[in-house]
Amino acid sequence: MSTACKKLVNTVERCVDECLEGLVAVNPGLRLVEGHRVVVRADIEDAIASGKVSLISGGGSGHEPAHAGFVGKGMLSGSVAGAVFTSPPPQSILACLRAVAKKNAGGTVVIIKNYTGDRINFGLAVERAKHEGYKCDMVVVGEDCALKSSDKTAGRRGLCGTILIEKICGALAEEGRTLEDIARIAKDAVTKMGTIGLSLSPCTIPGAGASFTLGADEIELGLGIHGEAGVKRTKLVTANEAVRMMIDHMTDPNNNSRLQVKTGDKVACMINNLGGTSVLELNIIAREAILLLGRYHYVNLSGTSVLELNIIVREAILLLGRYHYVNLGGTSVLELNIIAREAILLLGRYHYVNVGGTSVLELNIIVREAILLLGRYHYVNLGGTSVLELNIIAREAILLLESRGVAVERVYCGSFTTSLEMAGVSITLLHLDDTLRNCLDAETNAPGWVRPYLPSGQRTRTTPQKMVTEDSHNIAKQQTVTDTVSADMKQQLYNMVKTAAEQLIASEEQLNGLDKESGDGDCGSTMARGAQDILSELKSKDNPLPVGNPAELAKRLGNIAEVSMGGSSGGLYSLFFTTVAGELQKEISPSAWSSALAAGVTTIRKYGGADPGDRTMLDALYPASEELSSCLKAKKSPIESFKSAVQKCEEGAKSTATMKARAGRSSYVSQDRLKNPDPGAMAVTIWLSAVLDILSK
Ligand SMILES: Nc1ncnc2c1ncn2[C@@H]1O[C@H](COP(=O)(O)OP(=O)(O)O)[C@@H](O)[C@H]1O
Ligand SMILES: O=C[C@H](O)COP(=O)(O)O
Ligand SMILES: [Mg+2]
Ligand SMILES: [Mn+2]
Repeated sequence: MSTACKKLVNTVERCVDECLEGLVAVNPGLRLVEGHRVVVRADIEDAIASGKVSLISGGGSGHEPAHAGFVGKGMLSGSVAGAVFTSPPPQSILACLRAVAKKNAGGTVVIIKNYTGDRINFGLAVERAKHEGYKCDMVVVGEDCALKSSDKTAGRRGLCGTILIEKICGALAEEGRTLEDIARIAKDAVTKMGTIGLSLSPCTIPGAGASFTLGADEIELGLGIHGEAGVKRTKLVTANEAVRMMIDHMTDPNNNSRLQVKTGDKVACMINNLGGTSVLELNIIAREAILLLGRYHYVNLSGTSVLELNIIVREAILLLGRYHYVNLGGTSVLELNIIAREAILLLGRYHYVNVGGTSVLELNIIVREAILLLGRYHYVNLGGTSVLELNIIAREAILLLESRGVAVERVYCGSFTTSLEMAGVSITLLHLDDTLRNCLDAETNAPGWVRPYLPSGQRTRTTPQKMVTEDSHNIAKQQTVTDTVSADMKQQLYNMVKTAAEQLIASEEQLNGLDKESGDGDCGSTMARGAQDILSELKSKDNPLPVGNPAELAKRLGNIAEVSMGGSSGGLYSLFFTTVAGELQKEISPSAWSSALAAGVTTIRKYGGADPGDRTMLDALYPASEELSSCLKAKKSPIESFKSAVQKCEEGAKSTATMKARAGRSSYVSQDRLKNPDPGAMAVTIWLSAVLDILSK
């Protein structure tokens, strides 16, 4: 493991699997579906039998506790995880849908964040599920307030607000509401929500370096949760100024993705740790946000200076914060405002005349209570170690202790005593007897106590069980495929597939580097993952890729893209090869290859919504396809035509360096920061040139 990426994992390939195994080991209310990165409620059979609507969510990993950590009664029925920052493959999403739905009458709501990869992969799975007779609807969350301009982009990104939607849908499902009701309320809630991020440091994908660099005294506003660039960099400011910057940006009338907030509005405010913020800072940010938002509620009382007013407002809000929560909405705005006024007057009077009726001691206690009370509802409590690593450590500790014959009866995993944002862990062991065990199991309201999720009535941790479903064993069916091409061409196709895959594997770092600038840094790994599987299936003894039958070959390549890649590339290549396969069934001739390529390009445009010129892989594929077709029409030789097409492909890919991005992740990055070509377009030149190399031999 490179030192550029200092993390507590075993291997990059297995880190997500081991994280999920750790999560399930610590939480007996969860089950892993064997063969997939799918987590479901342990009591899923009962939940299905109840006929209530089931809920699933998912996406790339690296956002823990999202989403597997929100599986449980009252929230999700199941979750699907992809590789880090990479949307999961449709096959796993389908496995999750089948595991939580079993065609129950209620149906399933699928909640996703608005990313191209997730839209395509979850979209494909939902379409398949509908064909199979499942009832489902998809809620796409896009609530990012970062982007000010109205230029064409991939749409607002889904961020932490997704967890609020999961909670809302979970409560509605538990109440027995219908799929239609839940989807409608959730879609409406998405429009009433906004999120803005602020970062002090980059994140690091396991196995790769930092996603971007930020000066020691710099902060970045409006970044994404995959290390995507934000909208503005500034010098480090105070917590107070930072919160003002965030909320001002979020509510700015000139911001096209703003959330309007006005006096009298009631809001829930979620302060989310992006992973390495200390709890000390988190509480300060919570306080600042409450104070700032509270200002919207109160008007100046004549004769009071702004300074005094701010002090009073702060005290009143802290005090009232408690009433808000105790009253739980039963108090009208009118009454609340009267109470606010009374409290301000009361507190203000003490301040001005210095009577000291409320002691500093009491005030501090109230402040503390208010923060604790608010904190309990709002915080995602993380430390400087990612939750991904924490779960892996939990799994390792359990495995090791159990291998030594120690019964691990209770496991707690979370942030309990931090060292600010230090990346690191400690392990504590306590010998248990009945008294101590009962004490640990006793209920507490303390916000810091992270309790494993146990289904009602269950008191003990059981060895994690994996659930085997019919989707657990996805063995490609062996078929006898008849060759439709000559032995020479068969050998040539074998060489093409092999060289293209090898070249993609060799370019992993280069493509990841390009994707760090314009996206989330995983394009090379996603392509390499697919290429590895292509190589192993090419050389497989039992069921090798049918290189003698181009249509069947394209079908299998599409299947590999679907099963093992994930991300936008996985979904788009799977659609591409599936279309190509259909076209190649008709005939095998230079013009048939050319029409197949053109049809594949059309499918990418149809499902991805991008056009040539939008700075995507299409800017390499489309000119290549056009050139191939026009050269063949002009009666150039197939080899010359292909050479010319590859040249156009390379020129097209290079030209993306100066293009404005209007699709995919790069559409969020400001143009002055996009200096290199698009990774997806470069990937196309790599495999297409490899094909040309073999063809020219
Ligand atoms: N809507 C789209 N249509 C065509 N290609 C797209 C689209 N969105 C993204 N891409 C391509 O996908 C590449 C990124 O691939 P990948 O890293 O797998 O995606 P992500 O991590 O954003 O899911 C981009 O460089 C771009 O070429
Ligand atoms: O975490 C990542 C998202 O869930 C999916 O992103 P993607 O478009 O990169 O696959
Ligand atoms: Mg990705
Ligand atoms: Mn990417």
